[in-house]
Amino acid sequence: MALQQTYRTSLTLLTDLYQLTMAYGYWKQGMAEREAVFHLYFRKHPFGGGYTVAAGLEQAVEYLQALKFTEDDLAYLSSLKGSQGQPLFEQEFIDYLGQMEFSCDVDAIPEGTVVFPSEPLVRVKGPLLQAQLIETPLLTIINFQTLIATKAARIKQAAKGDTVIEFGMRRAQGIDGSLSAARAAYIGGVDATSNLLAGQLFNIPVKGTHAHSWVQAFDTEEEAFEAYGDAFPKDSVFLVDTYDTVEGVKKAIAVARKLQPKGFVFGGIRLDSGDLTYLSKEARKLLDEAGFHDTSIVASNDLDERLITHLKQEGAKINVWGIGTKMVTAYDQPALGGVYKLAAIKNGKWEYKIKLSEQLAKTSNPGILQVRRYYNQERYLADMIYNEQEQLPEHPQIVDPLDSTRRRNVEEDAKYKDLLVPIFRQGSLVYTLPDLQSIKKHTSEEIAQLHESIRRHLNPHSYPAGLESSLHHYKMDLILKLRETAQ
Ligand SMILES: Nc1ncnc2c1ncn2[C@@H]1O[C@H](COP(=O)(O)OP(=O)(O)OP(=O)(O)O)[C@@H](O)[C@H]1O
Ligand SMILES: O=P(O)(O)OC[C@H]1O[C@H](OP(=O)(O)OP(=O)(O)O)[C@H](O)[C@@H]1O
Ligand SMILES: O=C(O)c1cccnc1
Repeated sequence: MALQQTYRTSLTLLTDLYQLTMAYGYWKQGMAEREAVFHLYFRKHPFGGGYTVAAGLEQAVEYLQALKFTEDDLAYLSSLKGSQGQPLFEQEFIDYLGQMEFSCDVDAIPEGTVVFPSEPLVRVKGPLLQAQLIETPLLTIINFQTLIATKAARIKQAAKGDTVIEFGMRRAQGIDGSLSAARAAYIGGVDATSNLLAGQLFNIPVKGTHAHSWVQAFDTEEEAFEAYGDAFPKDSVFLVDTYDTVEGVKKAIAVARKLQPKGFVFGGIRLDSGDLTYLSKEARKLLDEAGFHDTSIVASNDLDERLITHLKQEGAKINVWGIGTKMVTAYDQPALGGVYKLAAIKNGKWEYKIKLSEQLAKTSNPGILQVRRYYNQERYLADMIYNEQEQLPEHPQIVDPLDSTRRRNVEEDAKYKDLLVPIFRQGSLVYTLPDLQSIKKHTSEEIAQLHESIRRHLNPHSYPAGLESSLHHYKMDLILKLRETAQ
């Protein structure tokens, strides 16, 4: 199918078949419109880190705003057959879907906010059929962008204020992989992308150098540099490693000198192979000796936060980092593993639900949950997940989800804010989506609120985030009850 068709069609069927078979079942049982609550959350920080950056809400909002079964969608669903060749869904159900209007309440943590395991990033409350149907697309969107925003934040942190450019499109997981990654990487802290469509769609600054093929297309490196310098006298970065890096730097300098009288500004050189520490030091020496103190040294070649940290420790003279594969594919952890779990259903009154697991850490949390973040003037102190429906004690206690004997009293004078904010009310958007620049700024302000022991990459401390103690007790009682009845 043509790309345009794939990407411009309705995305309502961008969900798993089982969401539709459950929807049909609920409809047949008369349960389709029973009110339910689901939470989207993850269980473990990616990359062994101490924090995660929420991202993807804007695309989730766009998806939900457009949630409507088109004539084509309905025709496709009508065409689906069961194993005996019988229609999978009856026509009356297809008609029901045809007139369905999204009517859920959605609350979410704004993009760029630092988040912790078990905290609902998104809370959906509404008709069971609808709230269930949107599980998979919400996870697709939020899991990936949150993962990449977190990776990018780590890379930007390792670069310690240097410019970072995202170069990953060619190695990304497909077309949307490249676009979503460019957006999320920008939220995480990257300064620019080489991906023009991402630049156009999301208003991200675009930047780039040139490829080896440019140099190969000329008889000599000098000719290649001169031609590029002619075309871009104010914005040239020469890739110097096509044949011999140190010789390449010398030739780049010679060309820059030659072009200088014509107003040429020597923007930079790029290193893309070899020992980047040694070569950047050599290059810096040569550039400085020639008086090009402001000329940047760009490096690329399978870099990530670990290599950047290592190269900096070695004293590499690199001040711009081009990062592709390892960032946009989240190479060392290619999925976040966020989940979407039913937490409450209305049967006259609210009934709270959990999904049991052998591991306590994997058992979901019951209730209609909110996240309260406590902070003082210096930093974030602790997060507390609590049931919004229940009265909070005057002095709430936070229970460590992995060790319930560890409890934390909230400081008397700590300020607090609730992280989940209203996004949709009865299907109508009530949230003003911030622009991407504001989200990016929010990310860096958020990370700055974390103690450095939580920010560090090697064996970070755990930020205190847990359940409010009465919610913890309720959960434990529910687990015991369910274990008894399951026997
Ligand atoms: N000083 C360094 N210390 C550790 N790793 C480095 C250093 N300099 C470069 N690297 C990394 O080592 C890896 C191998 O780089 P190298 O250029 O030697 O091989 P390559 O990428 O296979 O070469 P080419 O790009 O020419 O095919 C890359 O990930 C690069 O970023
Ligand atoms: O290494 P990454 O972090 O993935 O960054 C992107 C890579 O893409 C380019 O290489 P490629 O070999 O595709 O083309 P080139 O000829 O321009 O080097 C570029 O030179 C980088 O090395
Ligand atoms: O502009 C660049 O230097 C660039 C763009 C994409 C991939 N690698 C490098």
